[in-house]
Amino acid sequence: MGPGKVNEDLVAERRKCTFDTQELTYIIDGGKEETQKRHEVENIVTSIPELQDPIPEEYMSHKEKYENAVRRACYVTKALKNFVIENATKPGPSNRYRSAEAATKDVTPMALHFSMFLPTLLGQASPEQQEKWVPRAVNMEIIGTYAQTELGHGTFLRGLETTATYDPTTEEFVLNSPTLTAYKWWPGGLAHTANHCVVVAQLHSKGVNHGVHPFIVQIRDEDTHMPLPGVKVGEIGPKLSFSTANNGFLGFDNFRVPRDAMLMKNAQVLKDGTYVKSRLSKLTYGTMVFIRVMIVTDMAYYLSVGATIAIRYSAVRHQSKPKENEPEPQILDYVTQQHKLFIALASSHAFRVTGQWLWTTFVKVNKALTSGNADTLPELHAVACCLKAVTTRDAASMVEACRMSCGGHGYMTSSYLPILYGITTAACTYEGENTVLLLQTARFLVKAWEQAVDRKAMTPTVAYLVGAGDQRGAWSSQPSGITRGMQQVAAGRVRSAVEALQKHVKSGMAYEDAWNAASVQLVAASEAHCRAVLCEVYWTETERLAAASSRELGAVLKQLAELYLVYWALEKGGDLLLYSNISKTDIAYLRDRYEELLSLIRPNAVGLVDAFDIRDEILHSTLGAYDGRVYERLMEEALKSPLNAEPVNQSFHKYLKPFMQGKL
Ligand SMILES: CCCCCCCCCCCCCCCCCCCCCC(=O)SCCNC(=O)CCNC(=O)[C@H](O)C(C)(C)COP(=O)(O)OP(=O)(O)OC[C@H]1O[C@@H](n2cnc3c(N)ncnc32)[C@H](O)[C@@H]1OP(=O)(O)O
Ligand SMILES: Cc1cc2nc3c(=O)[nH]c(=O)nc-3n(C[C@H](O)[C@H](O)[C@H](O)COP(=O)(O)OP(=O)(O)OC[C@H]3O[C@@H](n4cnc5c(N)ncnc54)[C@H](O)[C@@H]3O)c2cc1C
Repeated sequence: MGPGKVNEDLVAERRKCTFDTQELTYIIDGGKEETQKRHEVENIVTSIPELQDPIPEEYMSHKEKYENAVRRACYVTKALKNFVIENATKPGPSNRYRSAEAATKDVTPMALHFSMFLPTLLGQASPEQQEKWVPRAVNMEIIGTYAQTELGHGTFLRGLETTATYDPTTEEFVLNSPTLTAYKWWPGGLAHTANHCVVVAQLHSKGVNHGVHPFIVQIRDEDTHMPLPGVKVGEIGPKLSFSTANNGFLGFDNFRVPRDAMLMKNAQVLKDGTYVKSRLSKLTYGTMVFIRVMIVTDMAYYLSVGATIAIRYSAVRHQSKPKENEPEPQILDYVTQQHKLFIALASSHAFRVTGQWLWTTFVKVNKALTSGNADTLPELHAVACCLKAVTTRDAASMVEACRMSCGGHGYMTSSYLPILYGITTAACTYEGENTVLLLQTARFLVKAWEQAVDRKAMTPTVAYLVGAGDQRGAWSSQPSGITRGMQQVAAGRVRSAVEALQKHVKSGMAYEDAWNAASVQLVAASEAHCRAVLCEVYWTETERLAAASSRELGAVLKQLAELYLVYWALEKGGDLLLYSNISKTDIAYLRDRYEELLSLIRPNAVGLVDAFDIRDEILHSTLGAYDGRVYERLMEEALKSPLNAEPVNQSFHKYLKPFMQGKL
């Protein structure tokens, strides 16, 4: 669509904004220089002429969508080669990559190459193996994926059935899929894109099963791309979303790979088949911890997309006439609409800030691991698990709220919100199903509670548990008071879950059965712990950011963070009444304050989403474009429907007419 006049409601909204949106953009990107680099990437991506689609992706067949996505991915990756080479071996949260990734509407078939294949090589391969594989992967001479999940097992990794049996006579591993349920199932890009993959398999040597280990395996000929003999590979079919991610299946029929296919940074198999144990078995799960950490920032990004679309649309859309003599208000003026949307806005900031904090923690723990100290790994695993689970669940439900808040038009694919929902809800399952991950955190919390009761020294994220059961502190509705209250709720929930567990054990149940019986409470305890972490990290970091910002922006940042705290305090009002000293009067105060915060944020709502600085080409939305020409875009997209190419469809003559005339 050519340039047009900006919708006048949006012009007025932008005039109302009380702070400099660019100042906030720099904060979101992590500094002015990062914003500039992101713009460079976006300028490159959006000026690739080959990215014009022949017809809108939605009207393509499943096969055409894939072929189109490969075409786009190749041109984008080629254009960004310098950035890829510069940054591929320096993983970390960055908006630059998000922007490039967003050049495809749905998930690119190369996502797993960058997000898991390369990080696994960097984290699990020995220095010699890295020398062999990393340059080829970075230069994209080979394309890889991460093949762990099987048809029969995704969660229970110890239950995986693919075997890698060492044969010392040829110094090879024999990969085999002994059953149908042993087939790898789900890996992105596996079906027709990747020619290599990391395969996670049960390692057998000298007749002993040493558990699951990663292997780098070539599955297709590098020239013809034909599957190698002994490899059965294909696509798993259409899904709720991820329609262009090319998720695949993979089976092995006694397929041989050299000994050095096993990624040997941690455990090794020597030439004679001797198994050398890793100093810490859970290091094999390292890539998953890394991705869970990254997902928190991904969710911040997806929420910024959802909020941008829904808030701009709500500023443009007018509906109903509460006062007969006045014009129809913008739907953004309805407080219920603000209630649906401003929490998505605030959560995007909360997740970005917490994602950065988690990344810093991850880097520290990995540094310690390199020097042989694994003491902080359990805490990292626990906090990464619950943050992955809670941020993905919140992002999915808030993106869905954004979609619903756009009424009928939010249901249109051209709004982008249905695709965005498909992408965010997938994150509730991939990289560890959310309930399962919350139960992992619960394991840690149960132990932490026992230590807290003994008043032993506690690691930072659970330090609040010490003495938590003894006395309820005075309630304060100030942000730091709410944070303390959320910690009291978490401590109360952990205590109740531990008591339930102990009660079941005392009644004679096996520990595993008692765990299952108490698991609803254990999951609730994990969630409460996670909310306490989110509230504390977000508020503490906001105070720092606000102090370093202009007065105008500082005030807005604090309003958003306070809105987040008050929202969750009200959501968890029942728990606060149970576990803290909050009173009915305090709850009434919080309700008033919440409404006040909504009205304080209202004039800056459009400015706040403008500050996310998401270009129209990346937003892919008829409802959320910068100029707000919503109706023109909706009609223009509708007219692209192939059904509109002819006034009468052939089905009329074939079926409708004979049917209506009783001649069918
Ligand atoms: C165009 C190009 C442009 C260029 C730019 C392009 C850029 C591209 C950028 C990217 C774009 C993105 C777009 C979207 C892409 C979507 C990607 C989708 C990816 C999705 C991938 C996946 O989906 S991939 C599979 C993940 N699949 C799991 O996630 C399995 C979960 N399942 C488990 O993870 C375990 O199975 C489970 C449950 C822990 C039990 O494991 P288990 O049975 O062995 O362990 P137990 O429960 O017995 O626990 C024994 C003790 O180990 C402790 N422990 C357990 N794990 C630990 C750990 N990791 N670290 C430390 N400790 C750990 C535990 O806490 C216990 O500790 P304790 O004993 O002290 O209590
Ligand atoms: C879009 C998408 C992309 C993916 N990409 C990849 C990829 O690239 N590579 C890859 O290897 N995998 C990939 N996966 C697979 C993904 O990692 C698994 O689906 C995920 O780990 C969940 O495992 P599952 O499917 O076996 O679920 P299940 O474990 O079967 O879960 C089903 C239900 O059982 C419950 N449950 C299971 N175990 C327990 C327990 N111990 N306690 C309580 N409840 C339990 C769960 O909570 C859930 O409600 C992808 C999945 C999706 C959806």
